[in-house]
Amino acid sequence: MSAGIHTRPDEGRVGAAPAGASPNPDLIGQSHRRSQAYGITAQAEPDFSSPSRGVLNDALDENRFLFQHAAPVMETLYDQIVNTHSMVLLTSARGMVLHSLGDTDFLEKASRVALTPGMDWSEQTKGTNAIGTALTEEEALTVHGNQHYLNANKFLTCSAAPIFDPYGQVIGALDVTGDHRSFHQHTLALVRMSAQMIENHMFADIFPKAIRIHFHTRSEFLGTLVEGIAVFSPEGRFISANRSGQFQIGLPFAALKAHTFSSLFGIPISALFELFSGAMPNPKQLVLHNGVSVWCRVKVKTAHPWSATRPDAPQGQQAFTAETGQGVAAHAPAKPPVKKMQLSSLQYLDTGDPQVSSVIHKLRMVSGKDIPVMILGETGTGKDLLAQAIHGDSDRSGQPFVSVNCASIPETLIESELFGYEEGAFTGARKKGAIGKILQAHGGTLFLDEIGDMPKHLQARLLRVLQERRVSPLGAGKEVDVDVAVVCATHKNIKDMIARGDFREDLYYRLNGLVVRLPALRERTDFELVVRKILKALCENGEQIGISPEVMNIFKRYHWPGNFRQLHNLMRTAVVMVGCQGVIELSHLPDDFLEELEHGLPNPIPSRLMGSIGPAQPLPDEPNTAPMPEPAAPEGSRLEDVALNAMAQMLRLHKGNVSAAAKALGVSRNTIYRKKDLLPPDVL
Ligand SMILES: Nc1ncnc2c1ncn2[C@@H]1O[C@H](COP(=O)(O)OP(=O)(O)OP(=O)(O)O)[C@@H](O)[C@H]1O
Repeated sequence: MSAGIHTRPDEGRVGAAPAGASPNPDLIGQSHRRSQAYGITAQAEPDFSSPSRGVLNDALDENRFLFQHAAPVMETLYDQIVNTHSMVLLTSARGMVLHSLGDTDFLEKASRVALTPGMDWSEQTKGTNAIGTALTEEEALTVHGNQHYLNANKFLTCSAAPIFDPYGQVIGALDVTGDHRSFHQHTLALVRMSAQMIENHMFADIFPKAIRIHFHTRSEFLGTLVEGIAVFSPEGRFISANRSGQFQIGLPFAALKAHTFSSLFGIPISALFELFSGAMPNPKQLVLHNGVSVWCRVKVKTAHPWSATRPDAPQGQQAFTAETGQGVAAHAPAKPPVKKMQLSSLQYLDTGDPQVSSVIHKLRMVSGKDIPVMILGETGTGKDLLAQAIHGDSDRSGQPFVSVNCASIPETLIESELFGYEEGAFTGARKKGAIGKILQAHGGTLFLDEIGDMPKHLQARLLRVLQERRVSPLGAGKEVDVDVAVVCATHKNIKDMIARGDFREDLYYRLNGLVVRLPALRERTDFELVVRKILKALCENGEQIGISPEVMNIFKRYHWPGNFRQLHNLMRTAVVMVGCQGVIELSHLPDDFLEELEHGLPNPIPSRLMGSIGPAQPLPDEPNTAPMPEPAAPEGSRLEDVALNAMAQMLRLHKGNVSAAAKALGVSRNTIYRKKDLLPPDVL
């Protein structure tokens, strides 16, 4: 520490630093040399003059974010060291004390002021001391006894750790200072952990639209102080990582800035949505770029666009989250009723594709006739949304719509989930029993999603319920009448399953009153209108966002394996990237999508589009049903050329600066370097 605290007469001899006092003895030597160079003399009288209130207030204002997050941690830290005649101090990055807690009794009256807010403990003014030296070296350390530069401070023992903000900058220091006789070798570890805790709290509070991944090589360390945290933008660009995160990834902050989620965690960021879907997803294992396997949890702030993409996302809660430890998901009240979306009416879904129109026509014909509906279609084609629309347009719409995803419930739980159970029905059963999903849907609609994943032994039980319209909860010994409309969906070929003996034929015929198939997105003739509708829905806060003809053309030719879900997610990201006003261009699309484009798509891209990024196509007030003018398309053009052309343009615009061009395009620099040989020589 500094500011010069007088050595007490009986403290003339202070021992050398005890073992473990400082991690690196060289640091002290270097700091002494710096102190000398600052012109400080060891015998200098301490300076107790405090700055004006205005200066302190300005510093507090400037460090409000740090203070807010540090104050509660300081309380906890102080609880641990209480009765050790020590104090806990928080300083700014310049070493000014912002806040202090603790017992100053161990100090003489005059010295106490040195530990009050406003005092300066920077190395430049006070020579070697834990706060000033930790801030200079950006390393946690203890300065003990006569390791202090000023004689006046040699009766102290101080342990300090720098605090880094989520952008990797040192914004302050946390320090425990006490009488040198109270030295405890664990103090430094405590201070270091507390600083880390402050940093983690700051992480949790910042980056409103970011995706936060929490990871550790051992799953039991998730949710603890030592977990790694890394933050990425919705399109996968690295934003920040805490110190444990940097350590586990094996790269310092500065190097991480050039990375993306996929370059570090090996999968595209869009794949996270699938990986962590469900109400309370378990930690999943991913392999880092350095081959280290880590357990991960993911959090997205409520404001994140993905949180609203899932129809089952409870309003105001995180749809794509697994709070570390016992977080929101674990404490969430029983799932609130499904939010009825604007999209969930049959009329809204009828956007002109003849296959879809025919499906909707048939569904209207059977509405209210107690005919079970089976929806077939690839993943993400809107089966769930259609089921909601069937319910929403039926005379049961005022009653519950209960969705059960047979693929996401563990086989052992599916029986109790569906049929419910009585108190004490099995080990682990809740005290008062639980009402099953079938009974929850009483009066309304039961949507059995992924029915192909229903375990065989439960198929018979489900069949009985559907035939007899009665349920018997586990352990109840009695049956309860139930009235539900049944809609089910699958992307599997149930007939094949029946042939293999994996699905009961009698259940199939009970469920397939009306079978409808939703076309894949790539097959739809109303693709462009659908894109514009989604865009309009995404701009519900009044953003004026259009889509460039080039992007629309690429979209039309892409094969969309994830169908609507993929399109929706991609457009949400693009809308976020564009901001409040503008046009979605190639550069607004996520890295992994662009990289996929680089590998070429089956359909040719008109060469006219390769020459320039086309003029903005503003979003019309009402969906524009007129097809976009199709430019003449010479055969043989490849999508890769579009990407190359965009790279060349950006490089020209940025005068050959690869980093700037990569940033503008939303791709990594390596993506451009990999194409170096294919780019015109004048651009690089
Ligand atoms: N016609 C549509 N217009 C706009 N968005 C749609 C449409 N259909 C589906 N979506 C959106 O696409 C996403 C996936 O839809 P949904 O969950 O209904 O698909 P699914 O076929 O049930 O998928 P899975 O088989 O994987 O369960 C949702 O975000 C939904 O809002």
